[in-house]
Amino acid sequence: MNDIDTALAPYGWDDAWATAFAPYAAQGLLPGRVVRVDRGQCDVLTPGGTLRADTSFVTPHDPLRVICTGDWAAVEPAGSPRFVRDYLPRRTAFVRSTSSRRSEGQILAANVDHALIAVSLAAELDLDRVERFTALAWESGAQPVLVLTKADLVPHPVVREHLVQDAGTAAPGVQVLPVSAATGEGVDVLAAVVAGTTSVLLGQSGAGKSTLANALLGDDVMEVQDVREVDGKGRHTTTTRNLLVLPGGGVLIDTPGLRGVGLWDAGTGVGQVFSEIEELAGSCRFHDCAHLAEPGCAVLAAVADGTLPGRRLDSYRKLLRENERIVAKTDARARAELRRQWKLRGAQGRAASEAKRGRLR
Ligand SMILES: Nc1nc2c(ncn2[C@@H]2O[C@H](COP(=O)(O)OP(=O)(O)OP(=O)(O)O)[C@@H](O)[C@H]2O)c(=O)[nH]1
Ligand SMILES: [Zn+2]
Repeated sequence: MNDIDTALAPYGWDDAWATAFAPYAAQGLLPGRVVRVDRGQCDVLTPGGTLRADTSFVTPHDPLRVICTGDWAAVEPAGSPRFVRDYLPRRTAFVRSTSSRRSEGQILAANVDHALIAVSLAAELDLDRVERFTALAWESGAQPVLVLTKADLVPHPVVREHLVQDAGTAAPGVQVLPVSAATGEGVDVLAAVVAGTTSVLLGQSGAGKSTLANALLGDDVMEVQDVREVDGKGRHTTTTRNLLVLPGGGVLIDTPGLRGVGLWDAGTGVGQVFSEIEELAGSCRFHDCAHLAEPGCAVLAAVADGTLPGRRLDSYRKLLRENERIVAKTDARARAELRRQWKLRGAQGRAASEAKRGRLR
């Protein structure tokens, strides 16, 4: 490792990033991690400190390709303004639908390794919410981690183990960690998971995300310093919470808008959250089985014999439908396809769908 690699390692830089950056290094450009982007400029963490750079070259028309927090930028070594020339291909990306009528999606964070989904144990476990956030996390490419917060409120080990297992069934393949910021219990386990990586915090308001962030950051909170050069008249410093460096290495991205991220084209992610259903579907008689009322449907059979909770199938359908709606809002082709499918389903008739609904309740 050279000096640059060593200096950037705490921000998530690794050999693969260094290799990808080599052509830019050959041009004399500096690598740096984007802390935030605003008004045509961005703050970039470089080995020499935080720089302010112009984003004109990395603000294409496609909103999903605009540079964002978490990107690894190639920055000019000098200049006024200095420009970000490019950024490295993303490993993962969090995208959400915009609230505008022309919903196009908005890029929220790039190169996230872990999505920490905070779910409070202060209230009844909301499995629908667990599934929704887990789908989003998978879709981004990040590894979801389910953090059951406020574990001090469920001191009984048997009860707690029950809740951990329940949460686990809603998110197959996801680590479930009970954590209490109040007592510190489980914080070390979580800290070990996120060390050296890039994480985001997702979850409902009040789930305990800020408290968790503070627990991970410890006493020596290293807030990222934005250094602004104001017409050469000197500079003033402000702090931002967009990208926080963890004491043990690694960063926490906590941008406004990411926390309550909406479901956006989480098609693949939904499949992963409901992997047991997709697996069962492999045994349905028809390869395009919709698990509504088809003969030889392995999914409906599993619901009937109690191996698959009806709630899971309902939830699966709900998320798939919601996702279809979001996709259809933007993509005319998808919309045409949906119409075609609706026509096909029309042939099956409303009666069949009523029957299935009665059956699943
Ligand atoms: N008992 C207990 N309470 C906690 C714990 N962590 C957080 N809380 C409480 O839960 C409430 C919400 O915590 P926050 O960290 O503000 O939640 P948040 O998810 O950041 O909320 P938003 O900022 O609205 O998204 C606060 O009153 C905290 O004191 C914990 O480990 N145990
Ligand atoms: Zn089926």
